[in-house]
Amino acid sequence: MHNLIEARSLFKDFGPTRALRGVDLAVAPGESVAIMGPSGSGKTTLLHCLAGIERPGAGEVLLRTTAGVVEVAALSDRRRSELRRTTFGFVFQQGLLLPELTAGENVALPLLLLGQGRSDAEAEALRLLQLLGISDKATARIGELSGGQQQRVAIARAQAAQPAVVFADEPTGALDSVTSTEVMTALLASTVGSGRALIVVTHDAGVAARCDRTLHMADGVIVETSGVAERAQAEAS
Ligand SMILES: Nc1ncnc2c1ncn2[C@@H]1O[C@H](COP(=O)(O)OP(=O)(O)OP(=O)(O)O)[C@@H](O)[C@H]1O
Repeated sequence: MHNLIEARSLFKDFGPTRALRGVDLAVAPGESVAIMGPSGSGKTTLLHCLAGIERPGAGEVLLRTTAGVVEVAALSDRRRSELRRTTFGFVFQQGLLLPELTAGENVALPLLLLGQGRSDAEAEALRLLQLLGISDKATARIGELSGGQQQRVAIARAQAAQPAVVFADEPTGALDSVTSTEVMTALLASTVGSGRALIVVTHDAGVAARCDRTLHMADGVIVETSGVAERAQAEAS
């Protein structure tokens, strides 16, 4: 398998609701993929199945790791939560940052949970905040930061464990358009810029246009893929 992560024929039901009806998807290292589609079309469910948060009802999620290819859905709950700490990074619409901690402490936390020493974790957190252009806010509490600054902290935190794949669900959903562009630039630079794969669920066509490919979902399936041909055309001309 050349890809980093692949979904093969994913199905997922919630009671009588069929959220996914046979989704195939493959993402390479250093590639960014946007998932768009109307509300209820299955975007978040797909993201959750890829990230091992939900188990699909049928189908496979294959992940290439240093130890070989693993089938995410077949792993135990414990192994899946380990993957989420070590191999996947997450950015949500609201950063889900801990308000009682500073920006630096929020970014250092995943490293402390992985057993890294405090001074190393703090130094790495500061480096990541620097990369995202907000090291001057390292000692500020989350409530003292703007929405855009909070998302940069969330992006820094998502990179802390050096994940292979970063999943972002509406990462710019709460931001104005200028801040959204800046945050997307930071997100792309810190993920695909370092060889990571980025999978972004978004309603914002401007955000999707920054990704290598956009998958359009409707009623639990991918109905169209855009971006690849346009990009090839632009490169050829
Ligand atoms: N935990 C759940 N329990 C029951 N139904 C669910 C659950 N999660 C999702 N669904 C249903 O599955 C379908 C797909 O939901 P999903 O959240 O994946 O859509 P979405 O495309 O991400 O929507 P939105 O853009 O509104 O976030 C919807 O009909 C939704 O109501």
